[in-house]
Amino acid sequence: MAPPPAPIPVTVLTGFLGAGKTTLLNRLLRDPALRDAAVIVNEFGEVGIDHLLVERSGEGIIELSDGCICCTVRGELVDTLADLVDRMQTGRLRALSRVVIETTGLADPTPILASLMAHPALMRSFSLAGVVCVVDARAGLPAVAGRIEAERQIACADRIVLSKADLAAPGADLLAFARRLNPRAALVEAGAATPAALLTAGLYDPASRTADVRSWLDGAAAHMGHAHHHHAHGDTGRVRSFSLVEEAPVSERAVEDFLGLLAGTFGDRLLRMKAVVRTVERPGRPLVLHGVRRHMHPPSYLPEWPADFPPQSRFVLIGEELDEEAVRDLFSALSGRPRVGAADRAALLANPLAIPGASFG
Ligand SMILES: Nc1nc2c(ncn2[C@@H]2O[C@H](COP(=O)(O)OP(=O)(O)OP(=O)(O)O)[C@@H](O)[C@H]2O)c(=O)[nH]1
Repeated sequence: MAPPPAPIPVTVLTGFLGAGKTTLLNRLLRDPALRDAAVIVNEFGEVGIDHLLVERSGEGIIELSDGCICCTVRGELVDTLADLVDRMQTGRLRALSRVVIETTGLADPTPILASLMAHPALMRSFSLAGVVCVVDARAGLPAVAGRIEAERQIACADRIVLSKADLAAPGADLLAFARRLNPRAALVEAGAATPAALLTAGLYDPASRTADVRSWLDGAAAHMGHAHHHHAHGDTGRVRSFSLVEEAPVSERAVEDFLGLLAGTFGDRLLRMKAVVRTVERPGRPLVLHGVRRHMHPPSYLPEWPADFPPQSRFVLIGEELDEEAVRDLFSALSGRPRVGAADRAALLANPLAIPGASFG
């Protein structure tokens, strides 16, 4: 009999909302070292757009249903991994070299780690091979300090990747914060974040963690099977998410105005904005928008609408104390169809507080 196959390394990719997880993942997936990797993504928000943003077609991407990966989706994650083993054993799936799990920006990763480690059958086929945490250098300390999920993401990492250092040098306060939470993880700038630098952490060893991380892992293991967890996430507390869908094409100008007003009205209370837009100018290509707090990233068009994705605009917004009705009013005014009783486009744009949005150049 052939010896059992070596366990497949599983890497958990985490980091707060908009830090640059998917961007890093896309870059890693272009490396031949990850050709036979499977990717499991999970997103927060009612309308799934993440699978459109991960640049890999077909069976390599597995999208878990909506919800927070650390709670509602945890059973689904275990089932998904078990299913991968089953498909490999029956020859329906090529042998995988690695599995990468991208968590949502709002997930505490410790329950995920605990549930994998507590699953002996699964751990015969897979080995936990490290946690990579992306930290946004431009958003800096205010984006992560005092947020329990963000702090846990940093604390349990083997590698901390500093993203957006090309836009803003990481502040000394952010670096000191990361060091205090996690004295041992290597800090890597996004530009140097190759598979060799990130994926060679070796086995995830709880014993080598800080006392805090060990106690969270133990706490998470003790809570497994219970419906309720003591940490805050999702639509609990002040962070909530909602989405807007629009069938009719929207002009680039309206998009620009909308983003400017969003940033001007909500500022840093808008933690994350992600959208694909069907524009009047190029209806055949999805326009992708990203916002993180008050910053908008440059918009870009994808080559075409994927066959499995309806050609319509979808915005996902995640924020603190965001007024959903106010956002909908802004959007409908700018898309040229003001809702009854809402201000129209001219009135909104006369707002002296409005900040110019992302420009199409
Ligand atoms: N200039 C620059 N932009 C970056 C970098 N990393 C990510 N971005 C941009 O930041 C925005 C958000 O990046 P994503 O990779 O979608 O972030 P994410 O962590 O996957 O976001 P969520 O899954 O929604 O939490 C996008 O517009 C990226 O192009 C970087 O190192 N430099």
